[in-house]
Amino acid sequence: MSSVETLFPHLRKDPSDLPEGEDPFTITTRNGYLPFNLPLRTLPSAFDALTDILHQMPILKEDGNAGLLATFELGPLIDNGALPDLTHEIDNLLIPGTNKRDIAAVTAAFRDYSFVASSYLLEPCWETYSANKDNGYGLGRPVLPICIAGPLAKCAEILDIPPFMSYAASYALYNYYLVHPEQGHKDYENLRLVRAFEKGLDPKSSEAGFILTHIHMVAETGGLIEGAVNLLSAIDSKPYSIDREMDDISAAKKGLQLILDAMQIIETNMESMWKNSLPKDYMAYRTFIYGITKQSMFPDGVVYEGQFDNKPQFFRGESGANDAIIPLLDHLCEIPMPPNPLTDILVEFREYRPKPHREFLKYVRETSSRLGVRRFMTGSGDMELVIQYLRVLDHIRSFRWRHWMFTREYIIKYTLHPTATGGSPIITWLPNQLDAVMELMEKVTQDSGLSIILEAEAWSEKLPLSEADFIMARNIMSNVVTKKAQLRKEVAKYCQDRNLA
Ligand code: HEM
Repeated sequence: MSSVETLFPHLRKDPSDLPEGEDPFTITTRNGYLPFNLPLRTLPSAFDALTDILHQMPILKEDGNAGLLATFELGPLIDNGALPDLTHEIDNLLIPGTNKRDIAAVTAAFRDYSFVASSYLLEPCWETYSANKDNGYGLGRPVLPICIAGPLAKCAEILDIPPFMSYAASYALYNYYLVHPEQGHKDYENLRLVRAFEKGLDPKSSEAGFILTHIHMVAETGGLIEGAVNLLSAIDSKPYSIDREMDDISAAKKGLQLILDAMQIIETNMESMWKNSLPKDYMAYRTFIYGITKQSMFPDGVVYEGQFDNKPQFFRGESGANDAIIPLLDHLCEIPMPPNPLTDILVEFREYRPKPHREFLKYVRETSSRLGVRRFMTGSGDMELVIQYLRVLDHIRSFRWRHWMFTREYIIKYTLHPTATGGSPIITWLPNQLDAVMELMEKVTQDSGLSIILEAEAWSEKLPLSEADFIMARNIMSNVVTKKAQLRKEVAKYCQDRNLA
């Protein structure tokens, strides 16, 4: 066991150290939040009936022909018994030659069943929407048959996640393969989808681009996680991988630099969303990733036949909000979110992450709070450290700002539907968090004494920071003032246009 594992028991450095059958989302500093081994593409032959339906299902199949969802035939096929109930087969997903559960295989089964589940439940909405985009989505199917509900609920119980299509275990992070595995994830062109609803099996399609861009970003999270761990251990005066001779502040700066380097690449990859996935195409495949909670398509929830005492269930839909990049930085930087119902949704999203991600984020949240990361940064009197912290906050801001641009250009321009796929209110939820980051940035400059320094007319040698840092900090903070005003104006306008309080 390396020292990183001693300090952070939820984290491994090297995937090859992990025993077979572990949760694929066990975090390593090599693969970050991606599964530590490549996702399993196909289930054993006992699941052939399911695999066959998955191949037949997409609106555009891999062979270029129209699939079941194109002609709204999936529901009738399932209702006529094309898919046997294979719940008992989930228990047979074992590591060969042992009695140990193969959690990678269970995750692949979860992914596959969740694709069929969302297709089945939302197929009528796709039919309504494609007949006339102004009609909205109409109603989804209110009952999930036992042949889907049984195995899906069973896999979810084993994985300890909600039994509905999720960001990590279904739609994005467990839904790809590499054309040339030895070349890794760096090259976007090497990524392909395993499952898709619309045209995603064509790697040039917008659906593929939407999902693969997430994967391309998450592939860079190893350094981010390592930086976060370094930073916490530096503040705890327990550096493990950095020079022991170093004082806490220098060690903290090294940790922050790792975070900044990783975020630079992550944000560059994020920016390529605009070309990988066109705004005009988003509304189509998006139809299939809605959830049940707060959605007009499921006013009375969904009954999972034979499960949960046949009582209606409500689950949130697939959303990048269940990604762990930004929550890690939120926790590490101790960003105070306003106590309101919008922040309650942010907290609720936590349940939808894989168990290892949840445990790691909880650890970071509690450790950052115990150590007082924010106090350490602002109270150090070291302006270089303050500016590095500010730069990390500025990455959170720009990530969320670009996100607000995505939401504006891919969603708000095309629909009046009031809730996002995860069930949050489309106009107000993202701005709630974006505003909180910008508020904190202003407070940090005040509490650290940086704001007084930045009031100087120009940089001089008497100031306790370099000229480059002075200019950078000024630019960052003047941008915050501009963006804060722009955000408030835009949100107010959208609220007025849509009669929202
Ligand atoms: C076209 C691109 C995208 C659009 C239209 C979009 C849309 C949205 C929307 C509407 C939400 C609100 C939550 C909900 O679903 O209820 C959200 C949240 C979120 N998404 Fe995306 N997203 C996009 C790309 C991405 C990418 C590439 C990532 C990278 C991992 C990502 C990560 C997140 C995160 C972290 C949140 C929570 C934000 C916060 O805490 O303030 N999204 N997204």
